[in-house]
Amino acid sequence: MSGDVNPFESLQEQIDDAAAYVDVGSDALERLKRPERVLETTLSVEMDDGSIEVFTAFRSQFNGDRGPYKGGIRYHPNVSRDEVKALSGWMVYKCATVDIPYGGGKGGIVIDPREYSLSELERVTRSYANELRPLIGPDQDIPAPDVNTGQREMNWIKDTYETLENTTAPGTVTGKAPTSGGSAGRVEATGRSVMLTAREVFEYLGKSASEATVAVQGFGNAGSVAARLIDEELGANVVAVSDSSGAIHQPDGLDVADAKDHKGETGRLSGYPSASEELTNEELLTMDVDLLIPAALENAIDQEIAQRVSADVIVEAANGPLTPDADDVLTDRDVAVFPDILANAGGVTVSYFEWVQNRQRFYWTEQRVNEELERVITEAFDTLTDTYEETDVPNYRTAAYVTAIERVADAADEAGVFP
Ligand SMILES: NC(=O)C1=CN([C@@H]2O[C@H](COP(=O)(O)OP(=O)(O)OC[C@H]3O[C@@H](n4cnc5c(N)ncnc54)[C@H](OP(=O)(O)O)[C@@H]3O)[C@@H](O)[C@H]2O)C=CC1
Ligand SMILES: O=C(O)CCC(=O)C(=O)O
Repeated sequence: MSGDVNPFESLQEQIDDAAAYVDVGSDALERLKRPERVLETTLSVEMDDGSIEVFTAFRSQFNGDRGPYKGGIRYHPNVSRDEVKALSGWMVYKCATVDIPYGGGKGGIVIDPREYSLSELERVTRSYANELRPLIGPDQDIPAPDVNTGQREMNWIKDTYETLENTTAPGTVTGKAPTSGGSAGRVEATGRSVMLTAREVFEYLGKSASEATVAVQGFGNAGSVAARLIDEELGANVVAVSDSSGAIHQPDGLDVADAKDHKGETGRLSGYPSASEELTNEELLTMDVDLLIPAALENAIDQEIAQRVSADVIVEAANGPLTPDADDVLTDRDVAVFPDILANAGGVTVSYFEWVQNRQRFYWTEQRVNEELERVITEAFDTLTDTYEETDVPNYRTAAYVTAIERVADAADEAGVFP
């Protein structure tokens, strides 16, 4: 894994790669490569022992030409200004790829949540929500979960916002618990769109999903659900999964639900008794499987690892898991990479459904959510493969960016942003 590749530069390179195929002037394009604004703030929070600890936190609002800024909030020690800028940009092009009416944003706090108590995390989150309050709202900027955040943190943000504003505004944040205005199906949505993308990819490439072997790096919200649904709904053989403790391998196929129970009980995949062996994350990424799903963090596959990837197909569940150099290597090696801005877009798509339900105060069944999600992802997949076939682009990522950039540029143009 390459920690020294700047994800914001990776995003800009991805946009530049597509620019040659898009009818947008270079000055207009330059605007689409930078965030509109970035909040950097210091949270001073009381710890359980009465001491005060300070945390750096960010929110980047990248582009609002297609609608309110939208995107998750990450709690991780490696959160940085450039990471948040990159993640907010990927949100812009993701929302455009699946054609939902949002711009892109992303936030984060530099924190390892495992080192803090529940009450400390609540105070950190409420302090962050206090700083976000002037920026967010159902028509301004709508946060959601990302790495190490979930329903609990979203409920705290909603409550803080509503208390300060003296209102009820559940559409200020998505990914809430259903009892606090969350949508059925949101927890599973990211993994579900990864599964749907994998299903479409197998069909498109004329491969059999039920005979495929699969390895998944990262076993959180995105990875564990993707692994389970690919096992249960596509009948594929998930032979390896990993988390930060390492990878577990079972050539006959893992019982994904059982592995998840083990992680729930022990906090780690390592030590899972039904695995035939334990591997490193790097060994998982270079395993000879039909489908590889990176579902952890950005830069997981760099140029050097890309040369040793043995999978035929990669479906990106994580945001930015390949460095641009790795992308080039995999394109040259004919490994079919289906990009994050399509494959993991289920999360933000069901967040959009949650926001619609919050605004209407009328809630959908899980079946309706899943059916609408399937429609959105399959239509976006078809648009992506049509663009790939009709243009001279080198890979599926560039095809996705061509359509997404055109959509964002059209909205900006129609609004008169470009003179
Ligand atoms: N949540 C969502 O709705 C969406 C998430 N994403 C993206 O999906 C990715 C994962 O997010 P999400 O699942 O929500 O996050 P979670 O916090 O739920 O899970 C992250 C997982 O990645 C693992 N991990 C972290 N570092 C490493 C490493 N170096 N090697 C192997 N595994 C590692 C973690 O291990 P451990 O359990 O040991 O900590 C954990 O299993 C991110 O890129 C995120 O931006 C994209 C769209 C929506
Ligand atoms: O659900 C959302 O609004 C955003 C999820 C997210 O952060 C992402 O897609 O990377």
